[in-house]
Amino acid sequence: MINVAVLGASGRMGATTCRAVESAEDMALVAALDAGDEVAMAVRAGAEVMVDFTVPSATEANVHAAIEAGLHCVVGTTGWTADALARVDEHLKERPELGVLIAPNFALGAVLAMRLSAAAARYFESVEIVELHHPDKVDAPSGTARHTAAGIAAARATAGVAPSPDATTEDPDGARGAVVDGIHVHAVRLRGLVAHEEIMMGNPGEQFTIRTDSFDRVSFMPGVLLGVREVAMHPGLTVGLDGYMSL
Ligand SMILES: NC(=O)C1=CN([C@@H]2O[C@H](COP(=O)(O)OP(=O)(O)OC[C@H]3O[C@@H](n4cnc5c(N)ncnc54)[C@H](O)[C@@H]3O)[C@@H](O)[C@H]2O)C=CC1
Ligand SMILES: O=C(O)C1=N[C@H](C(=O)O)C[C@H](O)C1
Repeated sequence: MINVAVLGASGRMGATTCRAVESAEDMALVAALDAGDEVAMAVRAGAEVMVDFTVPSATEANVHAAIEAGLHCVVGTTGWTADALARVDEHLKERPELGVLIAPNFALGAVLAMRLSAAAARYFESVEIVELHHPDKVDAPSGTARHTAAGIAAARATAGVAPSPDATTEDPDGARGAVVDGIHVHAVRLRGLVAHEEIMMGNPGEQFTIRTDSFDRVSFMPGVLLGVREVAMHPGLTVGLDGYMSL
């Protein structure tokens, strides 16, 4: 049995994760914690793995507290910067036996979309990303879109591909969206949506679109449970669930 603590347990993802852990035959939910609770409570409850679905402003401190307390971490919360990841990497040198998985998206389709778009991006002149979410989401662009853009940009740089052509010189209202690692990212917030992403690529006379849709938060659960099962076997920091998959 793997003893699991969930941080952010009263939230949309945390509550869904608690139900998934309780339904898993090889896991026990020993602590369901939220704002105001301390990571020490998870340790006292006998947790081995902490799952964090909280808020971008809290997640880094939660992970450092978990490392300090000797817990493996599976983190779905977004908002991670390169500097914040580097600090976790550094902290883990003090506890080399611990694993930390930080994944912007646990849905299989989203993981595949990120990998496939990075593989395809060098073959297309233009690439843009549209991410679409429920209007209660606090961050924009989404963590998934940021990670997708970073993967595409790295692949294009390695292949020596020129930036996407864009003759826009007049855009006083920001209609061309955010620019993440040189890739334009457009964020839609609409009641009724859950989590969706479209990666659009274009060449003269053709278009290639990769789309992933999470219609329900249960779509993230197989990935979260995979993370919980595997994290102790992957010491150090892993960014992205694909690090635990054979792709
Ligand atoms: N990696 C993935 O597959 C997915 C990631 N997410 C991300 O997960 C995060 C949470 O999303 P939702 O559940 O929709 O948000 P939510 O707002 O429904 O839940 C967040 C919960 O965290 C709690 N919280 C805030 N500060 C805390 C602290 N310091 N300690 C403990 N709990 C604290 C809040 O009280 C709330 O219950 C977001 O960053 C979102 O982008 C969401 C869906 C999938
Ligand atoms: O807040 C959400 O809902 C989601 N957040 C993650 C993100 O920012 O990419 C993952 C998924 O898109 C749902």
